[in-house]
Amino acid sequence: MSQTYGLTPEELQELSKRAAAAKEVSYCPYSNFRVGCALLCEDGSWVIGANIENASYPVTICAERTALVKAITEGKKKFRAIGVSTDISPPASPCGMCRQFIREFSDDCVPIFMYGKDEGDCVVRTLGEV
Ligand SMILES: O=c1ccn([C@H]2C[C@H](O)[C@@H](CO)O2)c(=O)[nH]1
Ligand SMILES: [Zn+2]
Repeated sequence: MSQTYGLTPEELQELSKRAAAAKEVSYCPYSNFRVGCALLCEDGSWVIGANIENASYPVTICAERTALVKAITEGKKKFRAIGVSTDISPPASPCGMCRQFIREFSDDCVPIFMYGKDEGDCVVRTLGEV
């Protein structure tokens, strides 16, 4: 990965590890598509989220919004980086609703690290680019 967006090697490793681990708590019996999200908050703390589906499919909440709602209700409203992990290659990017939700709390420069099924399968784009 060429661009690190100011994250240390330890933070980069932690971001991918936590985003991948978050997939374990995904609730996705309808799509079987696991998504995990990890947020590196401005204060250096971490928050994770996963997609939580519903029998009424539009009621489903994406991993990114799960993580953001958790963070914001813990008083964390600024983020240094967002990691999103799926089991596909190339990695998937956040949907339009999630991009809009992220934009409320981050500027266009926040980096989104997208991880796919293989080790080292990573694409990074700023919110403004995805
Ligand atoms: O940005 C996105 C897009 C989709 N999903 C989830 C919702 C649903 O559970 C599954 C398939 O769309 O992926 C996310 O978690 N994040
Ligand atoms: Zn989404």
